[in-house]
Amino acid sequence: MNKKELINQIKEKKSFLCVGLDADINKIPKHLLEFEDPIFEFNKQIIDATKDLCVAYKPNIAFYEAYGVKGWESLQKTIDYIPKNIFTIADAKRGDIGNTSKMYAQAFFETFNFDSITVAPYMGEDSVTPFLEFKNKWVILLALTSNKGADDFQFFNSGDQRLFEKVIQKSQKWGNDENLMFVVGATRPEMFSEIRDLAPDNFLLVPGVGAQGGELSEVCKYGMNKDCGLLINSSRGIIYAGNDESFAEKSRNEAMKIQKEMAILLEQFKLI
Ligand SMILES: O=C(O)c1cc(=O)[nH]c(=O)n1[C@@H]1O[C@H](COP(=O)(O)O)[C@@H](O)[C@H]1O
Repeated sequence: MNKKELINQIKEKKSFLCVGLDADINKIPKHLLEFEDPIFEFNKQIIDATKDLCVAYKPNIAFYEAYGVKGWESLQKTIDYIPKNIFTIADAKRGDIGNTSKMYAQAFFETFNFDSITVAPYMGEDSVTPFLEFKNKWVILLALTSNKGADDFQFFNSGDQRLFEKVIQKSQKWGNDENLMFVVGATRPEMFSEIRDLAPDNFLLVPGVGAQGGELSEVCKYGMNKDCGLLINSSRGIIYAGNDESFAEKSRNEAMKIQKEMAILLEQFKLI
């Protein structure tokens, strides 16, 4: 999917919500365990209940890898089930020496046909660029993450720039706003204006609203750009809103609450 198609979808649906498919067999409603593939059945019902309210789905690959071959099968069925006009993110946080990154890219962009993948920048240019060579596919590079451990390295300053700033600035020489996004956690909304100075046109994937406590309106205040420029992810807050036979309806209600707030914000910022 290209940037224009993503922006059009945001305007049409009045939403920039990404639903995180972090499906955990121990957390899904018990009645689903009778299905042959409970994880896929769970995702299928969540997708059916939310597909008109969100513009992206982000399966977190750890939740599939954990179950071995069966997990990969659930992932394949899930990605095949997601409507083709919805942006897909393989949250895999990969990155390795060039020839290995190329194989990761092939796995997620060709074998699974994801639109994008999250990539860790630690190994530098030759670990990231193999992902950028695929047409209409996106790298979502970790910049400033939502977790407490972000303080350990990401704020390290060896001169005039902190590490996350260096990542954002330097990587824009490798990619552009048509194939490169950044992960910025919702838990530090005050950082968004500085990040926008460095990446005015790139989309930002923003996890950390909902279960991790980030505030949507605060993120938008500092982080929105002329195209909206944000994909706000919520995983547990939406998919585990209910735990009985009406779980999908409860997920829908949660997604709708966020989408309605997003529609108001898009209007306030004169984007629709
Ligand atoms: O890359 C990510 O998606 C990510 C980056 C980050 O800084 N923080 C973060 O929480 N995530 C992911 O975003 C999702 C957040 O899930 P919830 O806290 O349940 O909404 C999980 O899949 C995390 O792995």
